[in-house]
Order: sequence, then structure tokens, then C-alpha cells
Amino acid sequence: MRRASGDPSASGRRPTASSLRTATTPSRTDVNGHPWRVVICARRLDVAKSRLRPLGEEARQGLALAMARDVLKAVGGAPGVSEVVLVSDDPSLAHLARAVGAVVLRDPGLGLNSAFLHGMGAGRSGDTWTAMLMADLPCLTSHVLQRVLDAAARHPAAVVADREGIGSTLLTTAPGCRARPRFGERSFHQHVATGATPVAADEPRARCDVDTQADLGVALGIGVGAITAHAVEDFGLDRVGLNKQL
Ligand SMILES: Nc1nc2c(ncn2[C@@H]2O[C@H](COP(=O)(O)OP(=O)(O)OP(=O)(O)O)[C@@H](O)[C@H]2O)c(=O)[nH]1
Ligand SMILES: C=C(OP(=O)(O)O)C(=O)O
Repeated sequence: MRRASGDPSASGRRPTASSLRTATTPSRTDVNGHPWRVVICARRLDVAKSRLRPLGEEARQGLALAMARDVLKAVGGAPGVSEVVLVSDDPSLAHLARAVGAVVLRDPGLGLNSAFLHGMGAGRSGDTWTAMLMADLPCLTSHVLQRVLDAAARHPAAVVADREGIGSTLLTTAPGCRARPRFGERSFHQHVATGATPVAADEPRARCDVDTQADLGVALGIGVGAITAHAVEDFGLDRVGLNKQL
């Protein structure tokens, strides 16, 4: 896998391939010696994050892009991640993901769970530990992701609940196990019902998905990645302004 380097000067509005330039880091495994494949799903920017529409078109798309770029950076920097797969039909995201060494797959167009299964290679993790990850987690860092994966590696399947404990932000599968993604409404309980063990309850950075302006305010309170922070600044979305929408 190639590791993404940070670029605090990069703005969420004007991405360049060089802003995520990479170095090759072969044979990467976690503390248990497991190489991880991380599958990230992201919708096309023109339709993504519709609940952020009140921020305006440019800000909505810019934030969706910035958050996905911060997620790609965090994943690329996690020491145990050996392979990154992005399932997305968005040309900008695909370009940026390829630039950091990710494999990019077209979206089958059948919804999020089908997209994840497609990214998993029809649902089988083969001989690799696999994590299915959302692209709207701007607080995620490489260290936090690695801790989550280390905890997940103790279970055949593991799930991370979103901040409210209702949805899910990450689902993992051990080698040889079949993935059972149930993302969507109340997905956390559905994932637990399929046998996934809850992990990382104490990792707010892994649990803060951003769907609404209120979520963005919370994420800014926790601390977002540099690209999202620059996008927020570029679009003039300070914390006070966001909290007014609560
Ligand atoms: N490839 C792919 N990604 C998806 C799909 N649906 C959702 N996602 C991604 O999954 C993550 C969580 O999605 P949601 O929060 O449910 O949806 P969203 O489009 O981001 O936001 P809303 O329009 O507000 O529901 C985000 O990274 C989305 O881009 C899909 O059908 N295909
Ligand atoms: C898709 C999910 O959530 P949201 O739409 O809230 O991001 C989920 O938690 O499975």
C-alpha cells in the first residue's frame, strides 16, 4: 500500500493529485501481523451529503470531497493497512484515490451495501482482514483507525457504532468470513444481530460521521483533518455559525 502524506495547505475546494502524494510502503501489517484491506464507499459529489444542502451547493460538495480526502489520508497512514479500495463513480474522488495508491471500483448502483460487497470482491474477504469504512468521518486519524483495527482483529466480525449508537461507521470481517453489511437505518443493531462485536466505543474520532450541520459542529469540536478544516475555513463555516443551526 502507498501511504498518504499530509498537506495542511491543501484546500477542500481545489484538490490536486500532488496534495496527496505518496510513498510506497510494502508489507504493511497490524500489531498482530494482519494486513488489512479497507473498502471505502462514497457517492458522487453531485448527489452526496444531501442533508448538508442548507450550506449551499459549493460548500456541500466541497465538504463531502474534503471529508473523503481526510479519510483517505487517515487510511493511507495507518500502519496495518496494506490495501485501500474506493467504490465510487465520482471522477474527482477516483482521481485522488488512485493518486494515493488505492484501487478504484465503479459503483454497481444498487445502494451502499451492494457497493461494499462489490469492494469486498462479492463479499469474501479471502485471506485478508477487511474493514468497510464510511467516507464521512473527518475526525478519523491513522492512529485511531489502527487502534480500532487492532481491537477488531480479536473478532470474526466487529462493528463501530456512530456517535448516537444507532448507525455504524465501520464493519470488519476476518479472513474467510462472509461480510454481512447492513448499513442504512439503525444499522448498528442490525450488524450486532448478524454477529458483529461492538468495538471502539471509546473512540469518538471513529464514531463521528457527518450527515448534518449539527454533526459538523460536533466534528469541529472534536477536531477535523486538515483538509476538512481548510474547507470549513474557505466556505466561511465557523463553529458558531453551525451551532446556530442546531
Ligand atoms: N459508493 C457508494 N457510496 C455510498 C452509497 N450510499 C452512501 N454512500 C456513502 O456511504 C457513506 C454514508 O452515507 P450516508 O450518510 O448514508 O449518505 P450520504 O449520501 O453521504 O448523505 P445523505 O444524502 O445526506 O444521506 C458516505 O460516505 C456516502 O458517500 C452508494 O450507494 N454507493
Ligand atoms: C448509512 C448509515 O448511516 P447514515 O446514513 O446516518 O450515515 C449507517 O449508519 O449505516
